[in-house]
Amino acid sequence: MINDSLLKLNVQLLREVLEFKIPTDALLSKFFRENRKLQFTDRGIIAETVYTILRNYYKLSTAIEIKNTFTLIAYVWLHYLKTPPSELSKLKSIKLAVIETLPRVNENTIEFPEWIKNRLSKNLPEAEIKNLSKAMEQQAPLTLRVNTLKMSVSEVHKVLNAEGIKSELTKFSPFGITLENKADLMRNKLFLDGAIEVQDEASQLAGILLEPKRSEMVVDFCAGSGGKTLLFGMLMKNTGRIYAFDINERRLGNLTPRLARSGLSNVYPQLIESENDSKIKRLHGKIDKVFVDAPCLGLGTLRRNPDLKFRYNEESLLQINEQQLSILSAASKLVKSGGKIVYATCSILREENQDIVEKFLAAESDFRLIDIGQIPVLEKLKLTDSRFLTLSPAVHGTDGFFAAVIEKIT
Ligand SMILES: C[S@@+](CC[C@H](N)C(=O)[O-])C[C@H]1O[C@@H](n2cnc3c(N)ncnc32)[C@H](O)[C@@H]1O
Repeated sequence: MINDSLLKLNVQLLREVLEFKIPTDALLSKFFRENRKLQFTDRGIIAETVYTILRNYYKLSTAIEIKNTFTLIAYVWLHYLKTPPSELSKLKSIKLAVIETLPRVNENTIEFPEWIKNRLSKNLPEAEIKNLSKAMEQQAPLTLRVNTLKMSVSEVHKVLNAEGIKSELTKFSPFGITLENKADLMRNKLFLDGAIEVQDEASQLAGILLEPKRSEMVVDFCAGSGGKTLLFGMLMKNTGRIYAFDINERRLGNLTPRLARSGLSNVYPQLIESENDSKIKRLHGKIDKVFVDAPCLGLGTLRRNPDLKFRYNEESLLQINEQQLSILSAASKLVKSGGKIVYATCSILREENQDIVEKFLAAESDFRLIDIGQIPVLEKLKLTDSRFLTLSPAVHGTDGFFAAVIEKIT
């Protein structure tokens, strides 16, 4: 419920968020742990306020000084969360009359910092940048991937419906289901039985690009918590072998319970020190398919993590570009002749995507880019350039995502 103490708590959190030292989702979890007594609805108001401010930061700056956090929050409560003025007038820490006389925001403001806007404008017309910015201001839907080794998509859809969880099948992915509203599924039987996993449709589509087959040897080079590893395991019908590499022990550790739920027994997680870890050498030239879900600035996920655009700069881009190329080169040593690599990121910057693939190909004459226009599932996407999978919230309603398929010729 809106009152002065909720406003003060919200201000306290917002000030920390706006330092951009710690990811907002981590700060929010910590804040709620420290304020256990906060009611569910109050938590909702606090989270929505913070995310609304991050998503509309530049717009809000056209009407208010962001550092005036009390005024800013009251303004957001009035105009975005649609709190009735009669409720706001009860607050002692703000003057409603002042909030009401503040100008309205300029709705056409682009919600990217200058350096991102400049980078994007090298390859995109202004109208497309505006559409992208608008699309990134929306909340991302919650999308599930059905584990078809356990249940069919239509069976899961029916169960969700019967439970009153409204959902629809994804437009492009053959095993995706999008929920109409957010729902906590962590204790749902479908989830506990491994019949569903949370995974954005863009990730599902990028995973499909690898086309892993029964009995193949596959490496998921940057497996993280294994979102795509699990998808590959399912596509391979729990046959063959998938090595899931990552340098982050905690993330790779999260794969263990997911594997147990999925019922897969063809996955071998392997913690590595770096992309050049000597443990990997024994697999050189032996792998059919390698997926490189490279670390990136994550700007394709701004709907979920709007703070990312404030936490990075040109320098971060240059650093990540070095890592991306180094990881792709190391991963390429694993594939055998005729084998495939998929290089993917959840970024919308050409510098992390096409440019990395092109630099790699310029240095490695044994590899070539494969056209992806013929992959049946992807035909519906109507890609403008069939050499690259480029997904956008503005066009496809998915996270922003990039992927390219590279083949080892000899
Ligand atoms: C985009 S995330 C992967 C997400 C995961 N594939 C999924 O689908 O859920 C990138 C991952 O790369 C890992 N990473 C960073 N540097 C790496 C390296 N040199 N070698 C292997 N993995 C690395 C990070 O720890 C992170 O988990």
